[in-house]
Amino acid sequence: MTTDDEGGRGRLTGPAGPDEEPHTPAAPAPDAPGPNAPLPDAPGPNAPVPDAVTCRALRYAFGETKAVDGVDLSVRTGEVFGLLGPNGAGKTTAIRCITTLLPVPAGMVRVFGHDAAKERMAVRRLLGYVPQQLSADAGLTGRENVALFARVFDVSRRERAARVTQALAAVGLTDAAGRLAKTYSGGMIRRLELAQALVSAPRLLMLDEPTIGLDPIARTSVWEHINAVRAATGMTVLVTTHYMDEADQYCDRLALMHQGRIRALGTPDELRSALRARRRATRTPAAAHPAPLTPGTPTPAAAPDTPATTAPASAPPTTPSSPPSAPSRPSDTEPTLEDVFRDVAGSGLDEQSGDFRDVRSTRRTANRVG
Ligand SMILES: Nc1ncnc2c1ncn2[C@@H]1O[C@H](COP(=O)(O)OP(=O)(O)OP(=O)(O)O)[C@@H](O)[C@H]1O
Repeated sequence: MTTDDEGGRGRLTGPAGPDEEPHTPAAPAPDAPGPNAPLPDAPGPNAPVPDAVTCRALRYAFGETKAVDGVDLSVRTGEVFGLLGPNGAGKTTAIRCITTLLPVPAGMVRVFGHDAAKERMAVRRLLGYVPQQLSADAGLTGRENVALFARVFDVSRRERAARVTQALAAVGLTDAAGRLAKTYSGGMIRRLELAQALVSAPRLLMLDEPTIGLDPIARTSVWEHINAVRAATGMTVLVTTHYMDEADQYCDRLALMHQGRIRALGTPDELRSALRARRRATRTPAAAHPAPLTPGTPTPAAAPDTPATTAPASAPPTTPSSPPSAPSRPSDTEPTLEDVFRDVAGSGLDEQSGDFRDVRSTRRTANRVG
């Protein structure tokens, strides 16, 4: 992730960048619910609930750099979906296409059925976005920061004060609401930004690295508040993260992204058990010398609901002819998500992940909240 001076990657409510249409505040929803109110009823008992997000063959390039290179994924309504990947994987670019901050030059993106290329304002009204870069104003109090977002999002004047109070309470900042944001800790700033995004009662909350640079206690606190709001509202959450432990603990489903592509998709348990199966397969006599990882081969671990997505597969699946009897070795232990990532992303992950721009931007973000 980078800051605004590096390619117009501004916040959803901020000034339009070179690739953005000017942001007209969303039309007021006269009876819009507060951040903790239940979501409006579905159209009818038998009406299909559209997925919160659908991407099909999404591509985005910065010049020669294919930041997003054919992404297919569906985020189901009500789930916490994690987009996991190293620096430069393409997570932020994909998120920004979904938020409409970047155009969709190739492929298709829908948010609750609305086409992000053709119905940008309809999409923006449905989502709250917390970018990596600072979106709170240090010179304003917590309450003023959230009130500013309420105005930008056209929360009706009648409702504004109550909504701001609710949003601050939802993130545990009631007592600190009158203090200037510059006196907040990193964790409090992140929670303030969460309140800013929640004040418009979004159906989809998108968070780009919400806990980067925070200490473990602040990280837990941010997640607890996200989960509490989700439990109260049924809101869908799409989050990007580098942290495998957080992804494992807090996300219902994950997409593992590397070099612009989704390499695997599923629940944390599904991803781990698929790796266990691949490891078992490679321990058969026929696979004593497993084939090298081959990019582009579909694998059972790869995105069960995204058939077009491919992932580097290890050896072709075979049926074990005898029970494994090899002595304990690292691959016999319960695989972690990091093991899964290394398996599907292939060797050289560390060397291939992120260039100078990506590392610099991550450090900047960490510094500003640290
Ligand atoms: N404005 C830009 N101009 C040129 N290249 C860019 C720009 N923004 C991103 N990129 C490149 O696009 C690729 C994907 O970057 P992106 O920020 O989407 O990845 P990411 O997974 O979000 O990384 P991070 O975790 O560091 O935020 C990287 O190679 C990055 O250097």
